[in-house]
Amino acid sequence: MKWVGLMSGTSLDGVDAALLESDGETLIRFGPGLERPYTVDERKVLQAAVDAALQWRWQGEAPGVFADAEAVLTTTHAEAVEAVCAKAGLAPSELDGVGFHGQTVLHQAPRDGVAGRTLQIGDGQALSRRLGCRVVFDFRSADVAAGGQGAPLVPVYHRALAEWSGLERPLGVINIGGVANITHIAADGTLTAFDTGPGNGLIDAFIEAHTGEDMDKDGEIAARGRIHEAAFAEFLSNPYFAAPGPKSLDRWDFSLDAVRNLSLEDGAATLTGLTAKTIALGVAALPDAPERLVLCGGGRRNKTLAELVSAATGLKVYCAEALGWRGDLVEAEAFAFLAARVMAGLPYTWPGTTGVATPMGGGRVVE
Ligand SMILES: Nc1ncnc2c1ncn2[C@@H]1O[C@H](COP(=O)(O)OP(=O)(O)OP(=O)(O)O)[C@@H](O)[C@H]1O
Ligand SMILES: CC(=O)N[C@H]1[C@@H]2OC[C@@H](O2)[C@@H](O)[C@@H]1O[C@H](C)C(=O)O
Repeated sequence: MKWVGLMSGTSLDGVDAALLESDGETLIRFGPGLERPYTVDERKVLQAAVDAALQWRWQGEAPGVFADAEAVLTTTHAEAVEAVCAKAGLAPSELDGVGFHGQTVLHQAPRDGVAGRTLQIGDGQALSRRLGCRVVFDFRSADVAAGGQGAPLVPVYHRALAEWSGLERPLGVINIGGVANITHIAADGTLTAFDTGPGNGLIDAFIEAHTGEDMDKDGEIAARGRIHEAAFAEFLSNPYFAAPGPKSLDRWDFSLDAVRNLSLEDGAATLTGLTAKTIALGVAALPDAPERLVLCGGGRRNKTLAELVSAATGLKVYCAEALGWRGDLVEAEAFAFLAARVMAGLPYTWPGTTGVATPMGGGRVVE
């Protein structure tokens, strides 16, 4: 029951990899975990694939750059697995397998009766050949084909983690990645989940455009700025935020237009406030108020954001590490857990998490 989970997120910072011992229901042991950062050149190829996908939108031939990006994904993800296995004193062939999320290049949520579509590039066959072990991949397609949102998928793992930590229910877990998503675990374990809105994605893009840096480290720039009410209201007028869940987003669903003319500090403050406000709107839409919120994903390190989330929700906010979780590795661990669930024939999406009619599994397996 040894799995390595792999996640490459919308920030394109690198491959997160983690070893997890689990049968897909209980967490038995956490193994080593790490991030294998992308080089500048690797990141350029992946960004080119995302940019090409946004132009393509499933019209006509798939962009040729997808093949180049998949080759980068195979090499980088194999290196990440080999590095984790080396730390664990294992060969990849000794694993039960690898859970390979791949790289999301396009996500179109179902809307007004039009089925959704999602695309995570990543060649599971090539990765399996390179590693000499089983690979489970393409986790989202079955749910979307069944009319679901295809995201978020980590909620079932958040519940397993909360059980492992013995946390009181109801509990809220917020992942702050490029996009932010919330998981609600009710007293009886029922899961409710959806994407709340932008996470770090808009903040990172704004900072990068103004300073060349790739983030607002510790939220220091936003702390020096002021929320610009007009821009804030313009963002919040997007009907997505008032819509009930289940709902999901593409990282590129929002633009920076409303903050383009603001100062570095005020733009950062406005975008950070937007992430906090839309998380609070998500919490307010939950079936019952959670006792506390756990923050995971890289955005939990943004002190200004964490403070704003606590102020906007009026809830106690815990950083994942305060509960013994590995905040940067939760998503990678989740794909190890999901791979174990696929092999055990267990569901990983529900009506309350993606809107599918009945609980369902999915995934493709290469032996
Ligand atoms: N010290 C920090 N201060 C502020 N922000 C931080 C800090 N460390 C990380 N971050 C933010 O976290 C991001 C990386 O987090 P993460 O890896 O969860 O994003 P992601 O991979 O895009 O996630 P997802 O796949 O869920 O979109 C960075 O791009 C940055 O915005
Ligand atoms: C289509 C896609 O890749 N969505 C991501 C994105 O990043 C965060 C949020 O939006 C989440 O819904 C999802 O990833 C996490 C791993 C999930 O499926 O739970």
